Amino acid sequence: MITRIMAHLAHVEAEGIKGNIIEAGLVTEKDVSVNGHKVVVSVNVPGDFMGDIKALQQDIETRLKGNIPQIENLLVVLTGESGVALAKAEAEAKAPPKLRKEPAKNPGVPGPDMRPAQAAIPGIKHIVAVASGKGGVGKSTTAVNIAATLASLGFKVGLLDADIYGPSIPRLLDITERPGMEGDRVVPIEKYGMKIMSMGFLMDEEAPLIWRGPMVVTALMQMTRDVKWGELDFLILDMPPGTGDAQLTMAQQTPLSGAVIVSTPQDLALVDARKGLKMFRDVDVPILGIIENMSTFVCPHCGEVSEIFGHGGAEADARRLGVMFLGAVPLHMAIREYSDAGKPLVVAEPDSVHADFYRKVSLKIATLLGMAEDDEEDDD
Ligand SMILES: Nc1ncnc2c1ncn2[C@@H]1O[C@H](COP(=O)(O)OP(=O)(O)OP(=O)(O)O)[C@@H](O)[C@H]1O
Repeated sequence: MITRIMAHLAHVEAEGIKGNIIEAGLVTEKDVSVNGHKVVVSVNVPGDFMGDIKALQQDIETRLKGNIPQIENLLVVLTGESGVALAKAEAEAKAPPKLRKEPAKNPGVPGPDMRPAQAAIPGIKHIVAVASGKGGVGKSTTAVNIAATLASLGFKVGLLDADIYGPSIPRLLDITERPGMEGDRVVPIEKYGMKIMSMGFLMDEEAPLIWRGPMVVTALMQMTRDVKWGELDFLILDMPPGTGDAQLTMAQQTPLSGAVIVSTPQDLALVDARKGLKMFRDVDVPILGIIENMSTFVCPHCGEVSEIFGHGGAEADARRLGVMFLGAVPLHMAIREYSDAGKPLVVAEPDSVHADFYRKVSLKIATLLGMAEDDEEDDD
């Protein structure tokens, strides 16, 4: 199938690009992911691309759908070296997203769906793990902002802080109360339109680390089922950083729809983040993609963009590792300040440029899981 796709893509040309998009390196075999009848094509649009990006996306879709009838679900994702072209296209497509109440029959999740049906948690459509190869990359901040964005879009969202080594959700959302019980079930705390549960609600921060090993993981996984979540479209799981036994047990024991890896640009070049990918792959959890956090620094005074950690690392590495690049979130004072104040940025400043980064990432996740329609997709 990939060979056929590549052959058809070799007929697609774009304004200002020499030769076709394959010759110009906009798409390589690594950028094409096929899972049964689902195809995801990731197009690396150069930052200086001045042509009509929408037309290019349309051409690719028309060419592939028109010539390969086996493709039932096609997602053409535009990535860009500097993100300029992508931002331009997406700024034009500001139309409200089309959300789904029920998941699509053929969502574009790359990789196999190995979830054992009987293990699924009743009432929860998708559990998405937000993970990182190592600590301190902004995983919890990203998880919180994605969860809050999905809630603001109208989805029913739960957020489970499974970071047993350093549960930070209580601080990030300024929650000090303890959850109540109904019968033998824990009732999650509701805030910012989400249902929230954290080990931090139950665990003293000073609790000795010995408590935070496999026993706690088993207790946590048990608890996931015993929390009174009700109906949820998404349960976002803030995983403990790293790839040790605790993380592996969680990845194995939770019926995950997919995993999202958060990485800083320089971190992805290191083995840590790759280990994260490998861990999920080993237990057959589909990797939805990589989010590059703290990608660039935008000076709050002059607006100058500085690439402190070398921007673009995650995007290039995602391509090399054969996973989707879900988007980049810049390093910005406001993101940290709101986190410290216990309010996610996307709640405090929903119309800001920075909230828009989270919106794009969240919509991509929802689209991959068949819970939203890609603006450009019209295939069912
Ligand atoms: N894009 C960003 N811009 C500015 N500050 C950020 C950004 N992302 C995260 N931070 C800040 O970086 C610090 C670490 O973030 P966070 O606690 O989310 O990381 P983590 O990966 O979950 O860490 P841990 O390993 O402790 O679980 C926090 O102070 C947070 O506010």
